[in-house]
Amino acid sequence: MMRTRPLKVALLGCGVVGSEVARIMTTHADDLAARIGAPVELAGVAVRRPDRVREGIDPSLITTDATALVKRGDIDVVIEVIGGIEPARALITTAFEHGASVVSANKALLAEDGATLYAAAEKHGRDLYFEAAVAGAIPLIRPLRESLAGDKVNRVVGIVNGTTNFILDKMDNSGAGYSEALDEATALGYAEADPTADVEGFDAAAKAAILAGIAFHTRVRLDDVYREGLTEVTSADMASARRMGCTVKLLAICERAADGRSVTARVHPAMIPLSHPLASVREAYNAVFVEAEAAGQLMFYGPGAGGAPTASAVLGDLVAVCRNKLADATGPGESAYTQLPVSPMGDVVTRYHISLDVADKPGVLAQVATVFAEHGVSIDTVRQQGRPDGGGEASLVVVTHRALDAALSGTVEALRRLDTVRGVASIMRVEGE
Ligand SMILES: NC(=O)C1=CN([C@@H]2O[C@H](COP(=O)(O)OP(=O)(O)OC[C@H]3O[C@@H](n4cnc5c(N)ncnc54)[C@H](O)[C@@H]3O)[C@@H](O)[C@H]2O)C=CC1
Ligand SMILES: N[C@@H](CC=O)C(=O)O
Ligand code: NA
Repeated sequence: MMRTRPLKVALLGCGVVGSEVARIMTTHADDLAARIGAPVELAGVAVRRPDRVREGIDPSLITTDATALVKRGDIDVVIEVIGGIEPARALITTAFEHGASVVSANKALLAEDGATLYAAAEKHGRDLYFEAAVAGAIPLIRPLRESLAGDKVNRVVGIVNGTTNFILDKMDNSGAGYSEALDEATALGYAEADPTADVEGFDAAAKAAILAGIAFHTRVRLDDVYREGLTEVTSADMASARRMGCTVKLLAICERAADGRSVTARVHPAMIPLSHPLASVREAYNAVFVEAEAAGQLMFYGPGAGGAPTASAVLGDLVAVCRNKLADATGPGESAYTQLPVSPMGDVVTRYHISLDVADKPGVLAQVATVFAEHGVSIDTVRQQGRPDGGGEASLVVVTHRALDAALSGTVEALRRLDTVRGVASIMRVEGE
């Protein structure tokens, strides 16, 4: 039976995501009420710029005092789509203290200090839901926290940042320049308020921390995640990838160690074969593979960024927490019981593509091969190419078999010390083979 008294929702932030949340709450009000079993009412919208015209939002709901809004006491659910660490963290914990459940899209905060948020939710018997925080519209958090709760996840790998995928796709397929592609991603509402978070890999690393924590039932923070962005990826790297039958993607990879005693989480550009399903993920789409012991391999794919797709995930969470509230129940909280440590990047085993500028003279190839062998890194292929401009130099592209990241770093350091190696033009990991 439908409850007539509405559940009250406070919206914090009315930017790209918040404005879409407000729009869908209004246009789908009847369906949401039917699915929840009670009407949901937008009871206040906290913004920073109150003078801005916000179509479809009653101006009397607008406030610049987010703290007063979450302290009102009559709010059932707070939706936090401001982003950043503070004041978002203080607003969320205050919301719990005043009896509200929280839906958030804030991966930066969850990866920085999820433990504080989970603890506050548990202390006050409220829900913390954040489907929108990882891979936008794609249902991924709920499948990991609920559907796969009876299985053992060993690996999560995928593309989790829409902006960087959009940039790489444009550079690779339409020849667009880096800045032009980033500007377009920003205009489309994919990029973070500070797009450095996207291009330097912080956003994907935050998502990797959240995914690894949930998948392996341990606590993983942003600082635990090895991170490289795509600012160092050159058009020469992309061309080299093409020659190998590969493309370049920014991947997030979370793995349980073979002995099960630790985990790793990393974000970096990688070459993947064009035949790999992740290679065909275009524009701002995301795709994530989850490998679980009993389920096998699952693939999640869809829009990973943008106002409406992200709002879809927020509203799904809103329905869930409202249903919980009416049932006087709460959904899953933090599950970190395994307390598995996060191993450093040096422990990761993968393949590498290394591009060297070397002296074009006899014996150089043998010298380089010896350095690889001395560090226990086995070479798969080598391609040497004289420079068209001559000058006694050549490019040497080495692709390795699987090797320890620490051994590869040692190899590169030793190569840099060789007189015949003029420079290390690029090092990129090769995944998905
Ligand atoms: N845009 C996207 O595709 C996605 C965004 N997210 C996350 O959603 C959150 C919001 O992102 P966007 O809407 O894209 O950002 P945005 O920058 O468009 O919107 C944030 C809004 O919050 C307002 N704001 C900042 N401080 C405030 C305060 N103290 N009180 C009231 N309002 C305040 C800003 O003026 C701005 O309008 C972030 O955590 C972001 O990481 C998550 C998934 C996808
Ligand atoms: N900036 C993010 C937005 C969604 O999380 C991205 O580009 O993926
Ligand atoms: Na999601």
